[in-house]
Amino acid sequence: MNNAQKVRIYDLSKELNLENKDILEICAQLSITVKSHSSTISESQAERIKAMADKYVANQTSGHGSEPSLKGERKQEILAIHHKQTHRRSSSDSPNSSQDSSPTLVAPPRPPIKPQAPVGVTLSQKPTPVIPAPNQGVTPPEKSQMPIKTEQAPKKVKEPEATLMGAPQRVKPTVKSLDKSSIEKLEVKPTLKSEIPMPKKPGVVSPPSPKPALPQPQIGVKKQVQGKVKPELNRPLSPKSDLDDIPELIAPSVKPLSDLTDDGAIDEETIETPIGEKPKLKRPSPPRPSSKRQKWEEEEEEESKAKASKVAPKAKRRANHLEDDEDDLDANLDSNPIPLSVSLSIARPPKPKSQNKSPVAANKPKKPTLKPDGTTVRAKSDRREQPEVNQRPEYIILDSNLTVRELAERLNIAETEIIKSLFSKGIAVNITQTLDLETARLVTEELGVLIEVPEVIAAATKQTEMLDAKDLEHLQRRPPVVTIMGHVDHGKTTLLDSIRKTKVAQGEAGGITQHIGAYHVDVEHNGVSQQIVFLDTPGHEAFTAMRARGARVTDMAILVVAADDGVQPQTREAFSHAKAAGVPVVVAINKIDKPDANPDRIKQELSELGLVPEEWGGETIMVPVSALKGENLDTLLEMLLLVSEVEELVANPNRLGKGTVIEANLDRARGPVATLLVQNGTLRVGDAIVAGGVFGKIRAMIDDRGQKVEAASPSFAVEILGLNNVPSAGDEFEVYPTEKEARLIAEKTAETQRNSRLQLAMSSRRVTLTTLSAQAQEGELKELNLILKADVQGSVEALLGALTQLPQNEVQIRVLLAAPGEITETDVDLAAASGAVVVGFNTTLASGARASADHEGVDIREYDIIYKLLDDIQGAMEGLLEPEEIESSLGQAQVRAVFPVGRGAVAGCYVQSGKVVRNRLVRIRRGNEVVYQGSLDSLKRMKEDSREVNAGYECGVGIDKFNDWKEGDIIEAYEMTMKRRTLAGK
Ligand SMILES: Nc1nc2c(ncn2[C@@H]2O[C@H](COP(=O)(O)OP(=O)(O)OP(=O)(O)O)[C@@H](O)[C@H]2O)c(=O)[nH]1
Repeated sequence: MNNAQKVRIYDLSKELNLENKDILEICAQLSITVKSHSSTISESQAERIKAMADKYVANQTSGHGSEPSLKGERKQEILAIHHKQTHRRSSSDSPNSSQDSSPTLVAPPRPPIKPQAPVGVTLSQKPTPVIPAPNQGVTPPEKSQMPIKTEQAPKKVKEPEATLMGAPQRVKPTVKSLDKSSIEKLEVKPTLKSEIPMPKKPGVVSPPSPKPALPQPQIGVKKQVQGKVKPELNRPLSPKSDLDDIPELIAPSVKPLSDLTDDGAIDEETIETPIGEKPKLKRPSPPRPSSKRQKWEEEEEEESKAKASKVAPKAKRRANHLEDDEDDLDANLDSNPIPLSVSLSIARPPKPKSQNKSPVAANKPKKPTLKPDGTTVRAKSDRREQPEVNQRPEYIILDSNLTVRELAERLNIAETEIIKSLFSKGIAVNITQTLDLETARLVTEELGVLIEVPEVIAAATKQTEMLDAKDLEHLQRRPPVVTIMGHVDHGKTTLLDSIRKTKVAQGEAGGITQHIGAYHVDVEHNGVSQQIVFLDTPGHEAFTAMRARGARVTDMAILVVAADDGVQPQTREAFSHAKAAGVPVVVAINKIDKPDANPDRIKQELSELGLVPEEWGGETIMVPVSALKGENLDTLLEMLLLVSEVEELVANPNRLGKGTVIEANLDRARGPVATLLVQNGTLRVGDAIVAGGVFGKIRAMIDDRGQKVEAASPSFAVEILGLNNVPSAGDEFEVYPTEKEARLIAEKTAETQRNSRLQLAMSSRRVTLTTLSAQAQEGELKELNLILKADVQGSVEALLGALTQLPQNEVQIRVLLAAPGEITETDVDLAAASGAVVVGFNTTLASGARASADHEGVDIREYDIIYKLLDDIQGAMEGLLEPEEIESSLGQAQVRAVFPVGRGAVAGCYVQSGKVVRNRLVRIRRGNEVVYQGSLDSLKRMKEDSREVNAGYECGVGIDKFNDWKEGDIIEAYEMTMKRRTLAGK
């Protein structure tokens, strides 16, 4: 990362304890051009902003610092719903309902939403700055904050003066996340710990301390770290002069526990900042969920606490777990558009089994086995791996494609570990092979190492990334986009169908058969009709990659678990996808109508995953349903709306549309068809649109109910016609003011994609050439390079799944590109550059592709039956195998007489069967012994040279190197033929 000169708006906002939008506003005032909170600015600009922040905050505090009405009204609503739901649940589910109900009634909105919802702003993430009076003791922030928030609504900044008037109260400063390297540079003397009063609970506002030991230890860790100003940390700062002199010290920023305690120096609990000096820039806020390292640190802290004390509530751990930033980063990777998205990795979609391995489990040393003599012995691999586990880094930075060797160096493991790991996933690589980010991520995650992707915004912010600074003024609530995930056969499809049937008005049912990959339902909630948009993602294993994408554009996930089956591999996998995308999960315990349904067992199993039901003190909403019978679906939908309200899902409908392609295909009659999920703005017929490298003018739009529509607002999905080619699912789209602009942007993107494909192809070819020796070691591994084009993404993924099933121990399939759409000249270029075969399934050739293929000598094969395609691929793979030599018998002759000729002899023979042929091989047997084997050099029939003599005839046979003929010898004539080997025969 290049953080030396650049400051990210996002980080600056944290440092100043302001919201991104505040910083963006300041930027606007200072004429600093930034696009979003992810934009970076120079340090000097940052300094200007900091200087301005004071003024800005003061303005906000005095004038317009009120919360948008959205939050205020929402809270009341949620309180009511929560009350209702909790009451319902407590009376039905909980055996201790009477006991449970009273606290529930006064409780603020459910806490589970907080940890599960790093995307939006949850209620608990914005605690009111009101601090309990000393005699109230320690109050969990959620409980005290929620009900008061509406009245207070001090959005921009807390009113420190008011608070100070009452009592010398303290506010815990925001715990800031730190750059790891910076943390290492920071040295904090332990003395600080004893000097500063400390509250006992993190995240809890402490009662005022009668006398602060330090006047104002506001520690601008970030700046100090960079400047290595260790002495300042120890030096008691005089409240005014020091702080005024050192602007960096203004923003309270405290090193997190997990890191600082490494030095044995200080922990977050030890630093408290009494309100007093320079309060304006301070706005006490809980840790921001999207702060990457902070979340890691919190998780570490939480885990270490949990380890130390088993009594720590699981729910707490879960909270941090859900905020797990590893996962943000994980999905981050997803959100990073890799032009050649299928190269190497998507060729073999991640198998659930690999996903299931928890990083912890992967790192966990296996139990030593007890030998009969009582000594313990570790498995071989343990012995080998154990030291490596210890040396593995906590996280690595993945910023671009890298070779196996480079990845091994970063992970501090042997290259063979990576090769083995990928091999187990069906991806054969060698040491110098370049891995794309996705593949590198697979390996890294399996090892339990966190990934940081610099310059890429966390996936959780993907939706907010869709918002620009200028949208902030016009935000309106949008419906939640929900994905249904879960194990095969647990009832995802049935649940979707059931919801759809019951919730789509009868009049519109005609469109029910319309499949566009997403649909919306209308739900009556609090007397108002609201919408929920469901993404219809396939459930089969082959579609894992698509599911992962599904999670990226969703606001929340329903995790379906069959009550009679329990948590299964894909349940875990689905959960990790949701976690990775930072979306909250609502569990639907399905099939409760079945006699062997055991919801409690399911809850138990889910708890082990970290999903603890609310009624057990956890934070996960679990709704028992029967998708088949339509039972309890209303509750499920209501819960989704409840969570969505807390998520605060907003967009600006008054701008040009922007969003993500969720499905695309080539319709023979209608041309390229794409289903787009609008995530911001409004999409209209006639818009000039760019999606990935394709563009077009929207000719028509059809919604999920089969109706032609003129416009689609945020969160809605529509099928559009008018693109010039088929985009890829997962591509982002955007509308441009003119068609010309759209064309230019698309062409530029297409060019970039084409270049990176070629680059990758070339690099992979180089790799093949330069790694001959490595291949020899691997047993002469051969490769069949393929470029796969199909009608729809679903077919592509199904094909990729099927290809992985082909035996690849001798010939490895490498899919350089797999995408829906026509076979284009670009594909041919790529094939030519990489020696690949282009395989088209249910698709056509774009104009010029055939001519180009003929010119380049590229083999294009077109199929419309999957089995035929697979047969041919298998055949091609077999063609690459060394042929086998097979002996086939030609015939047999018997020596009846021996005639001396010169210094040698010829045999007078009778052909008993088949034929004998000149210049073919013969074997001469005498009894059981083979006395000669070689070529038959001369063959005569009736003294005439003959090429072959058939059965029933006599002939003379001469062999240059063999004269020792005996009557009765048998001549076996045969030939060796080369036979193509089949992989199946291996
Ligand atoms: N008894 C009962 N059966 C159900 C229920 N929900 C689904 N099923 C049955 O479970 C089977 C699988 O349901 P699907 O909806 O196809 O499951 P799925 O998770 O979509 O499966 P994949 O698409 O293969 O991943 C079907 O036979 C359904 O009829 C339910 O609530 N009760």
